[in-house]
Amino acid sequence: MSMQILVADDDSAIRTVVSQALMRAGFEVRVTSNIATLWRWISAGEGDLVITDVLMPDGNAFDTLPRIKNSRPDLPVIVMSAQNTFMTAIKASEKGAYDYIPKPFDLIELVAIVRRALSEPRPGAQAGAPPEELQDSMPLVGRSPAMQDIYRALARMMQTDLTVTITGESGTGKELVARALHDYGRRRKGPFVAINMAAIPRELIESELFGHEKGAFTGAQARTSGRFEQAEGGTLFLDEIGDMPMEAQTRLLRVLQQGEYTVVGGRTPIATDVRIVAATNKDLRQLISRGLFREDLFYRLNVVPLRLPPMRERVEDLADLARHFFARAEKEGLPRKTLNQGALDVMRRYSWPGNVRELENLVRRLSALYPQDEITAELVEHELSNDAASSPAMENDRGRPIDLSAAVERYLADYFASFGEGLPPPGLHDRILRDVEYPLIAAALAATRGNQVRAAELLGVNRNTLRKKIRDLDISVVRSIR
Ligand SMILES: Nc1ncnc2c1ncn2[C@@H]1O[C@H](COP(=O)(O)OP(=O)(O)OP(=O)(O)O)[C@@H](O)[C@H]1O
Repeated sequence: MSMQILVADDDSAIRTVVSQALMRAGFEVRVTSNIATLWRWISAGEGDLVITDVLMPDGNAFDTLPRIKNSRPDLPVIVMSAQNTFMTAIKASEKGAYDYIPKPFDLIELVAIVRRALSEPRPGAQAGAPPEELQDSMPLVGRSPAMQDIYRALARMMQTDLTVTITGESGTGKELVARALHDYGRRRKGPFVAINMAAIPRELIESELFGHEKGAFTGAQARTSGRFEQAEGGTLFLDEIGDMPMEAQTRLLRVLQQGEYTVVGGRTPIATDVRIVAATNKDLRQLISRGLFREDLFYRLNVVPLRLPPMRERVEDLADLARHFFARAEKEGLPRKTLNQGALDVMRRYSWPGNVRELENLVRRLSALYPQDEITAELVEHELSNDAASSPAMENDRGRPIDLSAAVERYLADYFASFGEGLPPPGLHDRILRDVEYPLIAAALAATRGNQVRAAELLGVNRNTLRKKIRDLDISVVRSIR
């Protein structure tokens, strides 16, 4: 007997293509344009699977999902929506949908999901009420296909404790995703503890992570707890995992294999209940081949790999992200700004080596430094050229800014080389100092929201000197209202 699929969508074109595709795949299909009919069928025990749109003329499918889950916990429901945001994916998962499919979708993929849903044993009703207080906040912004994939993957992982490894260039949002996994997952009531392997001296990493007994090493004057202990019952975010020393890797592997560890200098194994989320901007496979990362640990960590795409692969998200950051700046008391089309075009053509973080900083500068309400292409070009002049030389292989004079040295070597046998035009000293001074003063003003008294204090220069420099360097300043 063929399986019956119930399809609900108020768009007749969608009903037609979906039902044709399903019938071709051998399913029996019933279609409706409203929730009332869908609910009537479901409560009468009809259908083996449901595909429904979210917004319908007579209601919202999310409001009906709990009822469906109550009366028929084993009935898989696939939710389709054109509102392709993080919250839609999360809501679908929290309300117990089997899967969420952003519109427009691929029919082949839809049929594949239907087959998978029908062949899997159903675990029954999903547990856990949605976290009401988090319903309206939107931690992750962007509706590009690349981000859709991330949202769906996250929604599936929310209800699990699987170990996740997030890869992506610096500033792509790895830490934000790790937090979202925690805040919307079933450990949200527990602690979220983050530790960055690249930020701690290597010899201290093991004791930071696992704690140490009194006298475990010189200077260990008392027993201290490690991050594992602090994260008990919650999530431990291991940032820059590629920088983890070998001995710590071995201890971590044991946690993942046996669910226990020993503190440095201790003997008794301690059981632990911590979800691990790791992140890296390095290629771990390459580190493995160079003998710097344990392969067995890699496989344990990489249970669910998540790759965050760089900004340049999701330019569709620029407008949403910029609007989000401008709105945030406004909340902080800076004047309201909008980008015009030309400005957006310039941003779409830019390569964003610093990814979302670079965009966030750009928006902050644009909000703080310019009086115009509408941001134009020229302003964006001006700010980006200041960024681009320095950024390629400014990052080492960890994606962190390196020593400023080393960066200037590298910049100058390239600069001189570009004149071949000849010399650059005279006046180099002033030009270079100006190039350093401009971003320095702009950053100080942005950080103090345009408050010149505080900016002068921060820079350690006299207020009149700052005023003169702002004039000479032609920096526009707006005071924030707060
Ligand atoms: N999709 C997004 N929506 C909103 N804000 C974002 C998004 N992605 C990143 N951000 C913001 O961009 C900044 C950089 O993100 P985050 O620190 O998570 O990046 P990261 O990949 O962990 O960087 P690093 O590797 O340098 O530590 C943060 O301020 C974060 O809030």
